[in-house]
Amino acid sequence: MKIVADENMPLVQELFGSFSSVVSEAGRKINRDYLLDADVLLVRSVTQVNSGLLQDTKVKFVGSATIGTDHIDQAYLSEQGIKFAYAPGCNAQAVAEYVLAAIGYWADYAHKDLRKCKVGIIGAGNVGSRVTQVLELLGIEYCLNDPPLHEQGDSRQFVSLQNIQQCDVVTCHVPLTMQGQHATHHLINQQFLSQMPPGSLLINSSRGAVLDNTAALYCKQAGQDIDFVLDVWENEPNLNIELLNQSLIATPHIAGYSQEGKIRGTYQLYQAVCKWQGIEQEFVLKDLLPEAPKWNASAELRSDTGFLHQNLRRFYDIKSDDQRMRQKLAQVLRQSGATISEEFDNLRKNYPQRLEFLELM
Ligand SMILES: NC(=O)c1ccc[n+]([C@@H]2O[C@H](COP(=O)([O-])OP(=O)(O)OC[C@H]3O[C@@H](n4cnc5c(N)ncnc54)[C@H](O)[C@@H]3O)[C@@H](O)[C@H]2O)c1
Ligand SMILES: O=C(O)[C@H](O)[C@H](O)COP(=O)(O)O
Repeated sequence: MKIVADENMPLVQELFGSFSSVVSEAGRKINRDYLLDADVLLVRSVTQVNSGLLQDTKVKFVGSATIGTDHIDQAYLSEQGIKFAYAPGCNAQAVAEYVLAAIGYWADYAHKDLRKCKVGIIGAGNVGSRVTQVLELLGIEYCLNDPPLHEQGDSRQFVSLQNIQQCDVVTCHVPLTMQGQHATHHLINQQFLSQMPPGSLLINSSRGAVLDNTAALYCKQAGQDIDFVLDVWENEPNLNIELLNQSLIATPHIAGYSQEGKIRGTYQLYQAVCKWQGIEQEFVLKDLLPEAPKWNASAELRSDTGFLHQNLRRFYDIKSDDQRMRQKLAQVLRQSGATISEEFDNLRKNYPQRLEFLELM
């Protein structure tokens, strides 16, 4: 069997090497020529998987080691009888910890008492639910918006988008969808932003186009008092530098980039390929995950969320991710050579090791 895999997936050789030959390549460079004699394609989110990529290749299995699947033409795969697997929930914990770090930084910067703040969560799936666990741990109030889950009979209490607009912090955890009653493309638009209260915070770590980036920039340029924490950008990797300059925190799509999250992503595909091929699994997930010290956040912080950012920096300093991105992209703008897009990808490829630090149930 021949597997072609994105080079940013850890442990591919270790997990798949005993029953397959593995060729790794940069996700954006994987093209049809690489796949002509490949049986399996393993991608992350930067490879668009569609008929243009797969037509007349041997590929019979596509796996994406990610939560988001908007880069995959699943209708085409199913039409062609190509098996598809992805990695739901693999990096949900990392994103929840990113959101916590963002809120902690903002509270410190804008002098907010988090015990008096309410967080509005849009999308209550794997990531949104993990965010609720983190907020409960710290005793921070929140509300949820998720019309699809509400319609499916989820028993949690949901509120309208208008209610979410009124929160001190809004954080988005929806997939990017272009069609249907609950399409999320530009779900956060000019109208939504204009209703947010002064001094509020909007976090987008879902997909860039869930937030209308032009509207966000307009609202900052018009002097509206909203802070933005942006991990994902419209037209990634070619993001709008003016919007970056107007953001409180800007990061290069790394909210889910914990070591554990990436390893779980590869492992979930290993399980799926083994099942598809009837191969007995040789590896157990817990033997592959790093041992990381956990933070007893509940005891340390529940009583005083004012020090959240200062305490949390020991485990994850979101501002260092922001500074690295600003410095690298500023260098690109000063000198010719690499482009913004290339540097955005380099920041992601060379992202420093980050370990998960919260113990959640
Ligand atoms: N920045 C990152 O590194 C990173 C990491 C992981 C996931 N993500 C993104 O986050 C998204 C969410 O991840 P997840 O694991 O929670 O997915 P999930 O599928 O478990 O949950 C998504 C939830 O959004 C809800 N939803 C869909 N349309 C909605 C709408 N219009 N309004 C409100 N809710 C809506 C769904 O009903 C679902 O419950 C992913 O699709 C991915 O694009 C980004
Ligand atoms: O959907 C996901 O799981 C995340 O957005 C993931 O972190 C994307 O990472 P990438 O595929 O771009 O390496």
